[in-house]
Amino acid sequence: MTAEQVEQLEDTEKFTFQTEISRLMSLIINSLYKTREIFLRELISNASDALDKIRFMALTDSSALAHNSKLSISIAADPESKTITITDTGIGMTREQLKQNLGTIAKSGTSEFLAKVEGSKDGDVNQIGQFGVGFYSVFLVADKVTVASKSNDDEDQYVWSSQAVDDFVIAKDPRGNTLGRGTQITLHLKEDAEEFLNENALRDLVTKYSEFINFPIYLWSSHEEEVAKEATEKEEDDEIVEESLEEEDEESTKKEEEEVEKVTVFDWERINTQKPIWMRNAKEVEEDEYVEFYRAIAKEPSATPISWTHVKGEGDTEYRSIMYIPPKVDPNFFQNLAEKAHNVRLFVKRVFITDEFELFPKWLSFLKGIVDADDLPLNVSRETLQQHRALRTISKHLVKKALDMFQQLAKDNEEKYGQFFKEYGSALKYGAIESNTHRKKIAGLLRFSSSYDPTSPGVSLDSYISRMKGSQSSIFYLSGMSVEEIEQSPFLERLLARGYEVLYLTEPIDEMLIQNMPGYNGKMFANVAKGDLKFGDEEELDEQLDEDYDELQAWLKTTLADEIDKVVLSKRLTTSPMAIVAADFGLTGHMERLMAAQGQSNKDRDMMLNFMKMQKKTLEINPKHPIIKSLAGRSIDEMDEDTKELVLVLYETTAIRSGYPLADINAFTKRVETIIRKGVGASLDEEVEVDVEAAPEKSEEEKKADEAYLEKSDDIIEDEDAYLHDEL
Ligand SMILES: Nc1ncnc2c1ncn2[C@@H]1O[C@H](COP(=O)(O)OP(=O)(O)OP(=O)(O)O)[C@@H](O)[C@H]1O
Repeated sequence: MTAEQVEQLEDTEKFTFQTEISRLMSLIINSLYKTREIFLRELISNASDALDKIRFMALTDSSALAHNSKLSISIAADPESKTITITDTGIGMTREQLKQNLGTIAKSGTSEFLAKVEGSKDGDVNQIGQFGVGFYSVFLVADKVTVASKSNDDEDQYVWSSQAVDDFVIAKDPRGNTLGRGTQITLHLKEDAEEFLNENALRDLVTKYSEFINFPIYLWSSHEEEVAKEATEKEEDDEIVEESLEEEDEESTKKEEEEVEKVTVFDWERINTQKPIWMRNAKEVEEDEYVEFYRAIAKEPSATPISWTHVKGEGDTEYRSIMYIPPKVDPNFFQNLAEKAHNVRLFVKRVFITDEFELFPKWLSFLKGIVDADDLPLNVSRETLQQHRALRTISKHLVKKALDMFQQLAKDNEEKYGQFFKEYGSALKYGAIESNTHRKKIAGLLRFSSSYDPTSPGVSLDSYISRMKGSQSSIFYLSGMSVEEIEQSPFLERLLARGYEVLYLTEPIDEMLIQNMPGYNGKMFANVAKGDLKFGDEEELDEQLDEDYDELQAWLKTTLADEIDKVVLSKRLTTSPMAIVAADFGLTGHMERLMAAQGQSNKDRDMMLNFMKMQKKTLEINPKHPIIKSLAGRSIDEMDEDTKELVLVLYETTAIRSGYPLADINAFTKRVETIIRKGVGASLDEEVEVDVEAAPEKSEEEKKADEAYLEKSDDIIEDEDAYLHDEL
């Protein structure tokens, strides 16, 4: 039926497309996107989803298949009417569902998809399926589309039709219930899309898009058959034979040939015959096939997964699974952790059950793939599924398999592993925090930047340990906002000068990671910005030196009493005069900044934070630095107000370099200004002469113009109020 015919029907009702859908349709209709064939992929995928739904329903409701027990998809092209028709015996749609699903309720992905396509140069429509608006891709090739559908929940079959971007119509199908159950979509092809009527081209496309569909797909196709000639033609032949009896011998073979003729016969041809890829032996599946399968299930048509694992679980629980590492982490991975991921499809004995379940712990929920379990009952309800013993066993097994896959990747292909870690490193760290069972294995998979190789985050804890110095018992690390910032830190000076390696932790999650993972393979982590740093081969500071600095240490302690509670001679510094070190239970400068950036207040956290902030810091001074030497050379009497001011400035700049926010920026800038005044010989107490003209008052005209404007905007606000009331 065409849209015009549907429009003429008596009970036809017209609806306007939801605005965003209308925009989407005009965008698709006018798109210059070349790979228009994807409409077929979307329609086959929708048909397969509809079949999955009715098959799932039939597991618990035996009457679900009463009107049509066949579960299949059939596709036919008709060159005469220039149409392609796709029919499925799936769940179908009621009149209301036709109205809502195909036009009035925009999916949440619609605007996202619009923005993506409108914003890109070539308007890549290919990803349409990811946004839940795949149906509308029909408008790439068709200008009129009719959908007939029959659901078990509606007595009648209805027909939906549209030939414009603004509206569509729905009517009771005058042909009656021709489908039994399911949906039939007829595309009236645009003139420039008639290439899709070509049978061979269509067969190639259907083959391409039906490979991973678990229902039979049939194509209405022609083949040549030899049949006996029609009676009339045969009689004529007989006459000829009679007339030329003498030629009988030589003609006899020809006669036999002529009695049959080749005719074109149409029939349904089954296109997809392969068993599901996960049921095949992994050795027999080609790499390309795995990639294509990923593209089909993830609806990412041109993506290539980083790696995959094909598992056959035997023994207690029999199942098959293929799990993929997607090429890119979902940018909202951490924000969406509270929600179900929908990344894994669960089948029970080849029947699709659901993708709304949790197979993996949150930190692994980025994996995409399928599981087909033999030991779950087919009629398992979605509610009890999660608690099922077999599913829990599969889940445990697959977590191990996933970790094996990561380990193998790290071993076989460093570059790919780097790509994987860049995308999923934070997720793994989260795993090391969350999972007591797998912490050690995950820790082995982590990679960091370090002073050994600051440019790439490729240092594993094992490789760090292999480079540790004699008697070094700790894994040294320092956190900061970036490698560049960390590299400037005074805390590194002595360690690096002595050849120790320091891990550079730049991600916010790193601090939490170390708190939850105090050591690795018997080596503890040591924050080089905190506490009393132990190298393992302590250089004893000479006692005399200690005595020489006693007085200065005491004076500094009193002068800076609000900030610090200890002054020690540093083992960390070589070139800087001093550094501020957090107490073991205190906050490093980096942590203070991180906590401040977290915003949202939380009572328990705030109490803990305050406790940590209140832990006073230690000031380390470098006995070899000229400034410290000179200060130590003075007697207490020589420590006048000027010296105190200078030491305060020195302390404040040290705080900045040690990563702490300044407590009083104004006081700091004032001190610096005083030093500069002294340096350039300016008076210390001369104030700046303020000599400026006051801004002019408003003229009478300007006042009037402003009043007029204000009155006008009051009217607008009143109008809007009235409008809002109307709306309500
Ligand atoms: N053949 C069909 N049988 C039953 N319902 C269908 C069929 N095709 C589409 N629908 C309904 O129309 C809705 C919209 O389809 P559309 O293709 O735009 O989005 P989707 O199927 O949800 O997502 P995707 O774009 O990923 O396929 C579907 O969610 C489904 O409810």
